[in-house]
Amino acid sequence: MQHVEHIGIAVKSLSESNTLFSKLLGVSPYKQEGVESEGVLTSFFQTGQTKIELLEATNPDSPIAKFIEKKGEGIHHIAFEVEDIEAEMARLKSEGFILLNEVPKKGADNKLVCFLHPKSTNSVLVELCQTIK
Ligand SMILES: CC[C@H](C(=O)O)C(=O)SCCNC(=O)CCNC(=O)[C@H](O)C(C)(C)COP(=O)(O)OP(=O)(O)OC[C@H]1O[C@@H](n2cnc3c(N)ncnc32)[C@H](O)[C@@H]1OP(=O)(O)O
Ligand SMILES: [Co+2]
Repeated sequence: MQHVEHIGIAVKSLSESNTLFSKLLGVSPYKQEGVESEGVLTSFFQTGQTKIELLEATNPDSPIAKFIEKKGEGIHHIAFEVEDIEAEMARLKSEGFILLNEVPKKGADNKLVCFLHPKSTNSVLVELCQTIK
């Protein structure tokens, strides 16, 4: 694992939270991007090496919709940059972590991603990200 690539925050209204986090961080989001496969609309703020990713659900089946329904708005996941996502997935699986997808999938911000089940990570949803070169 390299650095924390981003912290994902589940929000009800991306536009309202964009305004709030722009004030909080003193920067505007550098991109807004939908990921249809995840049922999310995201916006990204650069904060040094790590980003803040705000996520709004675009349909009721979205993991973000379910999360907000159950837990309300707040920190949703921590994403780590990895050099070789397939090697890291194999290593983590051999260590007993539960992969939520067996094949890397296309994420936002030009990444291949994989998620680990929170029940194998002290109830923290972890995302692995590899930059698509
Ligand atoms: C990929 C695009 C973008 C990017 O960065 O590129 C994103 O980050 S998209 C982010 C949204 N997508 C995902 O989160 C995909 C992975 N998530 C899932 O597969 C599910 O959300 C899952 C399996 C984590 C939870 O599914 P579900 O809510 O249907 O199941 P449960 O409600 O039964 O939850 C099981 C258990 O996990 C706890 N839980 C759920 N979400 C979280 C969370 N974000 N952090 C910590 N714990 C979480 C939930 O409370 C249940 O625990 P229990 O003790 O059994 O109550
Ligand atoms: Co993410």
